[in-house]
Amino acid sequence: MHRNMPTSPKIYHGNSTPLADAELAALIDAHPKPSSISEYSYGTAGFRYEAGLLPCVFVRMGIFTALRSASLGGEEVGAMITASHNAEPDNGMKLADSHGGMLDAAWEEHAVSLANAPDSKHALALIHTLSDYAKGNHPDATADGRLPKMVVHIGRDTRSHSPPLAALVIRAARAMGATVIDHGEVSTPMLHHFVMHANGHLLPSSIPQRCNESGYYEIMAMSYAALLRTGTVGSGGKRLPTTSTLVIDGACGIGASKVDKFQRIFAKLRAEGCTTGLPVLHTVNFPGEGPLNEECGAEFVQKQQLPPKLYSKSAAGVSKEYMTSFDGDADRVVFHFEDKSGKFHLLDGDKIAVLVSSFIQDELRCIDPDGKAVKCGVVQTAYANGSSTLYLKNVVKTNVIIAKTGVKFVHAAAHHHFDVGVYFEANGHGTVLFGPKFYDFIASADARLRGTPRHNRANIALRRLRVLPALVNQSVGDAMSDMMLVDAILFLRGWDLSTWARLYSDMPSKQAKVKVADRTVITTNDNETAATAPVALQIALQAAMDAMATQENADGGPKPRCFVRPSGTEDAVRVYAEANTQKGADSLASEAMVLIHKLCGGVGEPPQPLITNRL
Ligand SMILES: CC(=O)N[C@H]1[C@@H](OP(=O)(O)O)O[C@H](CO)[C@@H](O)[C@@H]1O
Ligand SMILES: [Mg+2]
Repeated sequence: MHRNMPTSPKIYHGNSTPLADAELAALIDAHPKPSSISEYSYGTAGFRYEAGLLPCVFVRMGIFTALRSASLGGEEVGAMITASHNAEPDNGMKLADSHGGMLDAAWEEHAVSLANAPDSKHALALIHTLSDYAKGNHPDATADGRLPKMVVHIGRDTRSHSPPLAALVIRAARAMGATVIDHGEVSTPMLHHFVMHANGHLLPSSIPQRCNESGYYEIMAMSYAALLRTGTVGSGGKRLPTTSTLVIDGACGIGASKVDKFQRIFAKLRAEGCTTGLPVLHTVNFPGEGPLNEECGAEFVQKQQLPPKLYSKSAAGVSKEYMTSFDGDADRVVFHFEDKSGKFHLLDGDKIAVLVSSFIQDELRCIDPDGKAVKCGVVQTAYANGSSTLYLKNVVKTNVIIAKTGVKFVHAAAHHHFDVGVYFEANGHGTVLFGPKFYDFIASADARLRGTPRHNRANIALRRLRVLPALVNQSVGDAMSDMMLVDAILFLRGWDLSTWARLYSDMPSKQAKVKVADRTVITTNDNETAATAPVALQIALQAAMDAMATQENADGGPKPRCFVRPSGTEDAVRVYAEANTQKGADSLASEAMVLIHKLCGGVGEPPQPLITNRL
């Protein structure tokens, strides 16, 4: 099939007679819990382990997703098979609830219990409890004692072990009687989008319901083109030469194959005369051209603060003025460029949050100058650069909340606290959530502005704001959608990456990882800015931060900061440090690594001091 053609999902109907307990037990027992696993954990973003350790979880999660769908009276749910930014040998599963977002917290606990049931007997007991709950919740559908309708969407990334793992999920969900819609290779946000759109009654009415791959592209491309078209007044509809070609590093993963499909759609738009602002997309680092996520992609670029390696032949001589990197499952995006002197500049999730939130606020103010009708705000995590938080509070003048690391926390906070909630993790995962008050605001502005000249500024703002919920993935962060949003804002502002980068300067920072025997010995406070155990660790970290503050003596500037936390996706303890100089950040991070190694059961030799060599 042509590389640019969208694919159609395969539908597997559930077993007409769901498996009896004995057969279900046999299916579970055929995939026992490996002896090296004491307890599977759901982590920051689902189950994530070396692929060989996962069949046990995947069979049980096939059963679990069917039960989750049943408990919601047949609303459709999803399972994405991916280990995102992790190395190729790892895999994992992210579960999508029927609204397309993260799995409900109580059901996350049920998922963990089922994954860890010591044997099929205990697993079956849990399965019975959950099916009784589902039947009890929807008595109408179960007059014959069966579970209500169940539908499970699945998708997978490009890892070689993803198809056999997907097959296990399909088999187990069908064994429960669920219909499985297998979308094949898709990005994580696409799978979440399909689930959100499959449950049309949960979708905001302004977003057209499209639950397949071509519908996903169509919605995004049309709203992107509509947003670009509003630029004919401000910037005269011309792109800056420095942003005419956008080079996309797909991390040698699924995002490269998917974003490349926009070539076809853009060609169609051009043929229809919709040319305003459309850039040329040049995708590099396709699956198979290099190792997944290795020395390329958003995780590498953001954590190492280095440009990606370009594996593709087509990358020879490519311009590095306007570049973006996705991660392995295309739910993160960061931008970067090389300036005239060859220096590398990173525009991370914090910079995206600043760009997007200030754009939306400016547009809202064109209609509502007091800025009172809709409450806007940004959710960040402890990893947000201190300069970005100051800029958001002091210059953008928006509300800022610091939540725990992980989409489930930042998404929930954005949803809960704001009518327009922008959330971005520094690593580039983020989106903008629009609540009911935003839609009411748009409806009343629409009524008020009807009949006013099309080029009236408030009218332009209305047209811009109206397309955002369709362009911006409402279920999770989406590299493709965020890339188009950022590109459109840059176009409308008449900016390139250097203008955007100059909004504020990041505090120099350093991130690192330390291996310990058991990373759960480290616990943290609510927003993860301080360790609560081991107690001696936080005392020593504080002393190191105080000493650095005295040494740097930066009057009135942000104070050096350092925190550590166990990763929820990798077997390591993460270290973050920022200071007023790179040397200071490196030294603080190095000190924290040595402390972790000493106080928390470090594995191997004590870590060596870190030295950042900038390009
Ligand atoms: C410092 C960092 O980037 N942490 C990432 C990473 O989680 P950890 O728990 O830190 O491994 O992966 C998560 C899933 O992609 C993402 O939500 C989070 O922000
Ligand atoms: Mg990811």
